[in-house]
Amino acid sequence: MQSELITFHGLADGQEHLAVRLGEPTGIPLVRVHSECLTGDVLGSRRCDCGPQLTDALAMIHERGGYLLYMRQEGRGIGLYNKLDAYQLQDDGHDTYAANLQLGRAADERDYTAAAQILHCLGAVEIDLLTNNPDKAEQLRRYGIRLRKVLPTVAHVNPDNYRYLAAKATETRHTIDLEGMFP
Ligand SMILES: Nc1nc2c(ncn2[C@@H]2O[C@H](COP(=O)(O)OP(=O)(O)OP(=O)(O)O)[C@@H](O)[C@H]2O)c(=O)[nH]1
Ligand SMILES: [Zn+2]
Repeated sequence: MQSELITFHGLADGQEHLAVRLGEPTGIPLVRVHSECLTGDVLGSRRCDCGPQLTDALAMIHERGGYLLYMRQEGRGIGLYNKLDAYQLQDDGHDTYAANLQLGRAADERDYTAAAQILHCLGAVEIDLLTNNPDKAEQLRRYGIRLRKVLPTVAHVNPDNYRYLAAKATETRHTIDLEGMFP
């Protein structure tokens, strides 16, 4: 797979976010803004579907030409250790957002200023965005990125991530259709 890894200085949040160019982005690039998930992306955890989503996105972007932005926003911005504490609370019955609140954090602390800065830097100011998350799309628009299309990513549902995906659909309006899936 032909690719280029691109690094940045001076991003708003000072994090080491990475852009991966895949294929030849001629015309309007396909973009995925992927939030770091060590447990899903690296360890293959079935509590979420980040790993398969990442694999899907890499393949789609490579075919079409575009960028994967790998954002260091582990745990929706609360960090890895806090996410693991939140998992503990979820095992005791809290949903994925309520567990954050229980820890004294916001349900989702991600700000996409740095992602927008990266896209401006790459000259990708009009994009097709792969996401089910309306907040991600709205924030990027607010920060000056034109979204020609917002394309849903396939949700990889299993019995272990069903509650997590259901909470995303009902509480934060993610476009995930769980009709007829594990009740
Ligand atoms: N705090 C917390 N973070 C989680 C949990 N499960 C996954 N994450 C993090 O959530 C981020 C992925 O965000 P999601 O809300 O699943 O999906 P999204 O990026 O908003 O939406 P898509 O673009 O459609 O994938 C990653 O940083 C994961 O580490 C959880 O139960 N608690
Ligand atoms: Zn994950």
